Amino acid sequence: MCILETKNVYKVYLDQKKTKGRLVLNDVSLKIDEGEFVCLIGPSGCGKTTMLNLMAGFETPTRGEVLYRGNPIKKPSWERGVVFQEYSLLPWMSVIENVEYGLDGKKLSDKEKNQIAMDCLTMVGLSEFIDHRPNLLSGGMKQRVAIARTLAMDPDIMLMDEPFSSLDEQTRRRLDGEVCDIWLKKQKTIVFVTHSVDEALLLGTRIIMFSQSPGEIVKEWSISVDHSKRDLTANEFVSLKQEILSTLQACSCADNYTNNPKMIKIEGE
Ligand SMILES: Nc1ncnc2c1ncn2[C@@H]1O[C@H](COP(=O)(O)OP(=O)(O)OP(=O)(O)O)[C@@H](O)[C@H]1O
Repeated sequence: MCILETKNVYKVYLDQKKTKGRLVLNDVSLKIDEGEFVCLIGPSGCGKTTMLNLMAGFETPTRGEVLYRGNPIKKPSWERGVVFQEYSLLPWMSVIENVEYGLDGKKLSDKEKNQIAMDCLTMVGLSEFIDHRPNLLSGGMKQRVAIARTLAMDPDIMLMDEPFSSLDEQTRRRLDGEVCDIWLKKQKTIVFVTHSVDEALLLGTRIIMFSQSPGEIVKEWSISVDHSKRDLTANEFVSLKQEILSTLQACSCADNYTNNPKMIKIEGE
């Protein structure tokens, strides 16, 4: 069943005078079904974060529609939990307070909030660090807290924007595995932005590639291999990676958008 859909979405960011705008997403239509693990990849600046922000409700499309369970997304909602690239923890709060804080909008007793926060922190392996302040945690641990905070909200869909890109390779792989476990155990839908083709191959049930800006969907791949059986050195993964990398290279070689952005005149301005 479709949980999230973008229908012919265009996104233009206006310049300061608001007379012209930069086209960032160009007619993007996609459907995400419940339970999918969708990875978005593409050249830098192609609009992946913008896409995620539209799905979260932080941005609205200039033209087209973004639908959650068939209804237009008008604002952020706990049903669509976001994990950002930076840890975004409140430094004056302890680990458990950071997770409980996310539950403030829900009608729950303090005891219930505490129990949910504890369960989620246990799930990400931080039950022994609940009283620590964020500054005492490693980058990987901070990102685990951020994941626990999003999980605590029990969202339908988790939107993750390069959540592990600032971590070392080993920690990143471990956290990839943990997200995969969460996806399996909690049966969430996940949309995950990454620059790493390996990460997309390890995690995605579908990989969607965007073109050089203005972003359009270039190609997508479905991966049905069980996560526990994914071996990036196996022939099928080596050739898939090669195919994805050459597609990425081809669409990154287009005219340099930064020097030559597609400007749109805004009607009526
Ligand atoms: N709020 C904004 N106002 C104006 N321009 C913006 C805004 N947000 C993003 N942009 C521009 O839109 C383009 C796409 O940005 P976006 O962050 O969505 O791309 P991305 O694919 O996620 O990039 P990266 O892979 O480098 O993180 C960029 O040129 C960026 O400068």
